[in-house]
Amino acid sequence: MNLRAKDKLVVGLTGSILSGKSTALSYFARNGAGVISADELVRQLYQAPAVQKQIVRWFGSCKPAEVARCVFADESARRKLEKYLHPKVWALAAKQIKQAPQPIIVFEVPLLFEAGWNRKTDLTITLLGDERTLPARLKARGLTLAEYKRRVAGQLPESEKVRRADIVLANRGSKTDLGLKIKRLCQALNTIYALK
Ligand SMILES: CC(C)(COP(=O)(O)OP(=O)(O)OC[C@H]1O[C@@H](n2cnc3c(N)ncnc32)[C@H](O)[C@@H]1O)[C@@H](O)C(=O)NCCC(=O)NCCS
Ligand SMILES: Nc1ncnc2c1ncn2[C@@H]1O[C@H](COP(=O)(O)OP(=O)(O)OP(=O)(O)O)[C@@H](O)[C@H]1O
Repeated sequence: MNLRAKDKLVVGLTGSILSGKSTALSYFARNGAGVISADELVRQLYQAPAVQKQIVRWFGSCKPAEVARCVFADESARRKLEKYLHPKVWALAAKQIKQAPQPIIVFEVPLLFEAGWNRKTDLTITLLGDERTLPARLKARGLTLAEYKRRVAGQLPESEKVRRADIVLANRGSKTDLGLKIKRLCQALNTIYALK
């Protein structure tokens, strides 16, 4: 990690499923950061006819729920989809990072370490969700515990995401608590990195 003054700081934000990454991302935006979501870029790619054609050829459908059923039950299918989509996601993200006018850019990626994109960022953050409220969050998202476990099995264990991160943010209080932590973190990053 390079702690010299910079014009732009690229932060990789990760965490387990439903840990609160999108919520955290919106708080970074509120504090003036440029924000990019890999899940959102994946959703945009699913709108492209060429991508739809390839995904339908492989999985018979390009509806996310149906693709999810195929890829989280079959590791080689998941890896094939990732190998196809990840370079496209990175190409879109790299363009947005380059064009972003903000001094801090936060890139939210569920598979930040798995994809090796931590090496393309200046600083990594792992967000820790609250296991006590996980059942309610799963219900709200329409995911069963079995589906959740299959997705998590496709990711690094949370302990490893914690070990590899520069910063670990616990999201175990209220949303207001998380918002305050992120406000202070943005202030600290601006000072530490002497961002313009
Ligand atoms: C599997 C798909 C169809 C599921 O779509 P769906 O709308 O249900 O979920 P969404 O995209 O919003 O992702 C929700 C969460 O699922 C988990 N997840 C998504 N893809 C993966 C994956 N390849 N491996 C493990 N977990 C994953 C993440 O925690 C993510 O935050 C979609 O996520 C997909 O195409 N994934 C492959 C691309 C990928 O690796 N995306 C992750 C970001 S680069
Ligand atoms: N501190 C909190 N207190 C209460 N609810 C929260 C908190 N943080 C997040 N949530 C809620 O938990 C749910 C999941 O949060 P969010 O969508 O931000 O997670 P995520 O990690 O981006 O999810 P995914 O893995 O599906 O991409 C949302 O309904 C959100 O409003």
